[in-house]
Amino acid sequence: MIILQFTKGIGIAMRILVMTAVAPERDAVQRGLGHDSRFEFALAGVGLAAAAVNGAIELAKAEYDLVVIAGIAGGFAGQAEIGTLVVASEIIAADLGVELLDGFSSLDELGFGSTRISVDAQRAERVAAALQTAGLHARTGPVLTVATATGTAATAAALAARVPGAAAEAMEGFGIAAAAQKLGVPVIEIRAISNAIGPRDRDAWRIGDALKALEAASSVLAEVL
Ligand SMILES: O=C(O)c1cccc(C(=O)CC[C@H]2O[C@@H](n3cnc4c(=O)[nH]cnc43)[C@H](O)[C@@H]2O)c1
Repeated sequence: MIILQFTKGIGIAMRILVMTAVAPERDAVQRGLGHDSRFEFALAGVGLAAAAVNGAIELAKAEYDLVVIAGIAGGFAGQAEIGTLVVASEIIAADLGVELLDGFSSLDELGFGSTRISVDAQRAERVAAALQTAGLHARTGPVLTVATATGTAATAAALAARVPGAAAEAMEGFGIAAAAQKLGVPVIEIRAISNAIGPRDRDAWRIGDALKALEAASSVLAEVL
C-alpha cells in the first residue's frame, strides 16, 4: 500500500532528518522550527566517527528526502564572525590525509578517495538567501570537518591555506554527509559560529549567542525547505 503524506494541501510532504552533535543544538533547532511534522531529529554525537555511524543508522530507518546537519562551529577570521551563520557550499574533511615534513597531502592527492562532499547547492543557496532576507547575518562557504578542533594560530593558518575561502570548522559534517551520499540523500549543513578558530580560549566561546542564531535560522528554514 502506498501511503501519501500531504502537507497544507500542496503536495507530498518532504521527510527531513535534522542531525546535530548534541542535545542543546537539537533543542535550538526544534525551538526555531516549531511544530512541523516534516522534520525528524537525531543526535550524531561529537566527532566524525560517531557522526558517520549514527548518520548511517538513522538514514537506514526511513526514506529521507534531505539531511540537514546543524550546530555550532568555529569561524575563520575574516570569513565568519561569532554569532553569524554559515551555510556550507561544500563539506570538506580537512585533516584527512598525511602530514608531510613540509606540509600535508590529502586523501584525494594520495589517491585513496575524496575528502569533499557536495551539498545540495540549490537548497543551500536558497537557505542562505532566505536567512539574509530575514535580516540574519549569513553566508555560504566551505565548512571543514576536523577530527581535532583547532587550537593554535598555526593550524588555523594551515587549514585556511589548504582550503581557500574556508568559512567554518566543526566535527561532524563529513561523517553524516558520507552516510547520506552513500544512500543518495541530499544534504545541507548550517552552522552558527560560537568561537573564532585559532588559539584555544574556551572562555571566549559564545555558545549561547550561537544557539540563538541557530534557533533564528531554523525559524526561517521551515519556510524555505
Ligand atoms: O556546553 C554547551 O552548552 C554546549 C552547547 C552546545 C554545543 C556544545 C559543544 O561543545 C558542541 C561541540 C561541537 O561544536 C562544534 N564546534 C564548535 N566550535 C568548534 C571549533 O572551533 N572547532 C571544531 N568544532 C567546533 C563541533 O562540531 C563539536 O561537535 C556545548
